[in-house]
Amino acid sequence: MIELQNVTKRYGNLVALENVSLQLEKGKIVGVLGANGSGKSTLLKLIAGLAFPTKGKVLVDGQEVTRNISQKVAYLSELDAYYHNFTARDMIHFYASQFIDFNKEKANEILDFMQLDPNKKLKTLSKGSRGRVKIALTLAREVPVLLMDEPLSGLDPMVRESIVKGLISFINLEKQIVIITTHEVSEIEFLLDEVILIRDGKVIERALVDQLRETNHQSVVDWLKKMYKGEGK
Ligand SMILES: Nc1ncnc2c1ncn2[C@@H]1O[C@H](COP(=O)(O)OP(=O)(O)OP(=O)(O)O)[C@@H](O)[C@H]1O
Repeated sequence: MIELQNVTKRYGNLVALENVSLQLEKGKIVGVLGANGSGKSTLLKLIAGLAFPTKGKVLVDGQEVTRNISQKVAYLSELDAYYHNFTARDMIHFYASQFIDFNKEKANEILDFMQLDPNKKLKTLSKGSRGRVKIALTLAREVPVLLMDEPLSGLDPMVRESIVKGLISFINLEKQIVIITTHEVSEIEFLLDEVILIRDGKVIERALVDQLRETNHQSVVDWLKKMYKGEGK
């Protein structure tokens, strides 16, 4: 359902992604891992139609990605870029006005689960609470593709744990694929079906998490450490 065909993305002279080919099917939670600047956010932006390949093609459900892909793709930005005088309730109304797939009841349910007061202005919330509002707004979109760029950044470990546990109940894996970039691998790994490792703009490895556990008896964190040490497969 998501396909990258020989995709290269340059920003001026800088090559952010180089000749990446990938196919990802729905029904999975996929973790995109890699060091700072390796190209993870760029990959998500290309799928979200927020950036376009310099070379190659990105397809969602067989259609080449354009800006209109936002009808099929929900994207949680790593930036904290909401209108700070809005409350979470205002944001829910705004999202509902922008996206026909937005489920207001679900958004309220998630805010409730996250113990957030929908009537507080975003500027009065802590960074962690604003992060949770972002997660709620993204998960409340009933679209086939959910992209979450560093959803746990800025959240303290206790909050992260409860959110990660709750995430799964708000995702419909019969209809959706979720792609998450994160540096918080150990906290999120039990959620993940598959991991993709990016280094210097290239996909250098891909693995099914169950297979790592069952066949290789290793966690994603162990696997990552090996990859970083250059021990390969
Ligand atoms: N709009 C842009 N203009 C110029 N360079 C950019 C732009 N966006 C990203 N880059 C560069 O492209 C490279 C890949 O960036 P990207 O944000 O995709 O990495 P990342 O793996 O998500 O990093 P991080 O883990 O720090 O968020 C980096 O060198 C970054 O500086």
